[in-house]
This record gives sequence, C-alpha cells and structure tokens, in this order.
Amino acid sequence: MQHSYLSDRGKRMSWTEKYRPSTFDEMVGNKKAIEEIKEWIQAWKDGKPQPPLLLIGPPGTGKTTLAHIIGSYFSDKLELNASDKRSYDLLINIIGEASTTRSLFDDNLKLIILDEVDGIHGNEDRGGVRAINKIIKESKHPIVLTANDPYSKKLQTIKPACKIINIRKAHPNSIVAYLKRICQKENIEADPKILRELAKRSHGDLRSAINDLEAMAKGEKRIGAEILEAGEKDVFPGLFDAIRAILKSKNIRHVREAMQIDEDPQLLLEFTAENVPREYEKPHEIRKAYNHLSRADIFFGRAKQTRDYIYWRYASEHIGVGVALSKDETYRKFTRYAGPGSLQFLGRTRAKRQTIDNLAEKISRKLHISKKVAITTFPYLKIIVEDEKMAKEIRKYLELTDEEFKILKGKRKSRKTGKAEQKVEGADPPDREKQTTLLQFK
Ligand SMILES: Nc1ncnc2c1ncn2[C@@H]1O[C@H](COP(=O)(O)OP(=O)(O)OP(=O)(O)O)[C@@H](O)[C@H]1O
Repeated sequence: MQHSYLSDRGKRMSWTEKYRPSTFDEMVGNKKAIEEIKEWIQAWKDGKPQPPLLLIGPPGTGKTTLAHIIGSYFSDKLELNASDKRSYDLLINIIGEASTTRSLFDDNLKLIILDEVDGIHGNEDRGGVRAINKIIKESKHPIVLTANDPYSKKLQTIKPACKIINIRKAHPNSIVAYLKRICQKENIEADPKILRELAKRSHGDLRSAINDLEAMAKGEKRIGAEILEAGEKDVFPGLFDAIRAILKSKNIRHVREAMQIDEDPQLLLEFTAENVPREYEKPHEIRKAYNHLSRADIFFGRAKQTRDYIYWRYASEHIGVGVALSKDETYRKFTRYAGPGSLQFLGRTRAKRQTIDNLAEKISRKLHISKKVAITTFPYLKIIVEDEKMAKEIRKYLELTDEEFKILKGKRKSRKTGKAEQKVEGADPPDREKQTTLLQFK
C-alpha cells in the first residue's frame, strides 16, 4: 500500500511544484529563447558539441524549470546548486570526473546543471568559479548554468565561455492567463480583478504570483474581489500606530518606541511607502522620505544576502527616523492611512514565506542540501514530527523557532470538531521577549 502522503501527493505539493512545466510548450513566454535552446539540444544530438548554455534572468522566471526540461532530452542529468557550500568538493569530485570521461562511441549524454552560479558561496568563491571554469573547459557533456544577476562578478570569467540566453519576465497578461488555468484545474472561481492584481504585484515573477494565488485561495473554492477592499486596521493595529508615529511625529524617541511591534519590518516599509504621500504635502519632503525608504530596501537586501541582520537595524532607522525627519514640520490634519487590501494581504503571506525560507535555510544547512531540495523534505518531516519524541529532537537539532516549527508541523484536523487545529509539540511556552520584533533598537 502506498503511504498516505504519496497517494495524496498532488494535494500537498505547493502549486509552484504541482504546476511546474515539464515541456517547453507549457512554459509561459520566452518563445525565442526556447527556440535557441532547442537548436542547441539538436546540435548535441547531431554529434556537434556546444558551449554551455548560461540562462540569465530574474528570479521566478523559469530558469531552473527550463534546465530540467532540457535534461529530459538527454539520457541523464546531474544537478548541483552552486550556492550550496558543499558544491565545490562535489563539483570537482563528482562532475569533474563524470564530465571528462565519455568514450568515443558512447552517446549517453548527461546534462550537467549548475544552478545559481552567481550565488556561489562566500569564502570559497574563487575556488568555486575556478572549478566551474575547469568543468566548462574539460566537459564532454552538455552543461546548463543558471544565474540571476547578469552583472555578477562571479560570472565575469564564466560568461565568455558560454552561450548566453536571456530569460525575460512574463507579460502580466500571460501571467493572468496562467493563473486562470491553475484556478480552472483547482476548480476555483477567482475574480479577474484579483488575478490582474496578483500579476501586477508579481513584477513578472511567476513563482511569486502562483504562491500568492495559493495563499489567497487558502483551500477555498472562491476568491472574491472583497479581499482587495478589506480594511487593514483590523489586521495590523500595531503597524498603523507605528506609521502614525513616523508620519505625524518628529520626536525620535517616540518614533522608535512605536516601532517596537511584532511585525515584519518589510511590511512596515511597504505600508510607510504607501502612506507617505497621504501625509506629506511638499515634494521635497516626499522625495527625502522615499530616498530613506529606498535605502532601507537596500539594507533589507543586504541582510538577506549576507544573513547579517544588523542591516535590519539600519533599515529600520531609515524607515523610522529617516522618514520622520523628512518633513519640515508636523501636519495638523486628519489623515486616513490605508493601503490597498491586496498589499496588506500579500504582506502577510510574504511574512509567512519568509518563515518558510528560514526553515528551508536551516534544513539545507544541517543536511547539506540546497534550499530548493530542503523544501521538498517538508512533507516527510511533517510525518516524522507527528511523533512527539521525534518532534522535540528535530526541533532542537534544527534550532527551529515556534513559527518555523508551526510551518513544519502544518495544520491537521481535530478528531472532535473536524476543524483545523495547530498543536506545537516541543514548542517553548510563549515568550514575549523572544518574539519581539527585530525592529527593536536596544
Ligand atoms: N515561464 C514560466 N512558465 C511556467 N511556470 C513558470 C515559469 N517561470 C516560473 N514558473 C513557475 O515558478 C516556479 C519557479 O520557477 P523556477 O524555479 O524555474 O524559476 P527560476 O527562474 O529558476 O528562479 P530562481 O532564479 O529563483 O531559481 C516553477 O515551479 C513554475 O511553477
């Protein structure tokens, strides 16, 4: 008998996995790039070795998906995520050897996939790049590399040896059409306004559009437009107090105190950005405020890249003190602070996605696997943590926070009520201090 998870697999997979295209025809957009890729595959098939393909494009546009589809045209594929620290040893030991050995009469071509080559891990950078260049030079097998940042220094020596294929963001209309198709398959009735809003907000990142759609559906069969009109105040009371303090006050202490809330700092940035022009009236005030917000955004990016969360503090200073002091004087008027309902909603799902990302990061570090692979272990770990003793041990081993553990544990039906319940085994008793936001300035 199949395990319940496996028999139920389609239902539990994330939608991005469930609807990951397995053929070129299923891919959204990038038709010209796909034609070039097909020619490259054909050349290999005709016995004409080709330079490696370097797929460069923004996150969530289908580079990894394309690499796997290309793999289906060859007899096998070897995939390594270059941002995984262990990759260097593996690159040399596994791929290095496999890529140089291929008998003259052997037409079993293996596709070597090197994902996220611009994300090569910190200190080992040079070794990693050197290893990749060595493989490119010596490989007798086809290679596909993927990267996000066309200007990355790490690509400087790699690029000239590759055939570069630019992968572009999908057009909003194509994203809407794709989301519509998912809704049909999931038997969901979604208001077209919602789908357009999701496509717009995704900025061409199809993965984030699909994730948002899944989060919005939350198991319901209907996604109505009212979600766009939902009031924020009921959902984020602390957040609005913080925004009021930032925009209404010039008292730094007061602003900092109001910012000590249990909320995602990036959400605070988005809400502040949304409300600056509602409060500030002079163009130079608005310009200064946005300047601070964009610097905060850069610091968030840096925090994510380096995993050094000191940058969150700098970001918070720009959002709070920076924006507060951007006004000449405080305005004496009543301002209705708001943001589109969808913004508030997506902000919330983004916070959840951040937790998922952190969880994947912790698993990937302990198990020496990439984050993408780590995410596929969630359903298995979920079954394992149903055992109370295992739950405690795994939680301790992975050093999970309450929120991360909750994600791993997932929701399950109460036998008594049939409703979803959440029980966190091995979780610490609530500790306000520990949960306090990273926005605190100690
Ligand atoms: N062009 C596309 N057509 C159809 N689905 C797509 C496309 N791009 C992304 N997706 C969806 O988004 C998910 C993530 O895509 P993928 O991992 O291939 O993106 P990526 O460009 O490699 O992102 P990253 O740079 O972050 O690794 C896929 O599983 C798929 O569901």
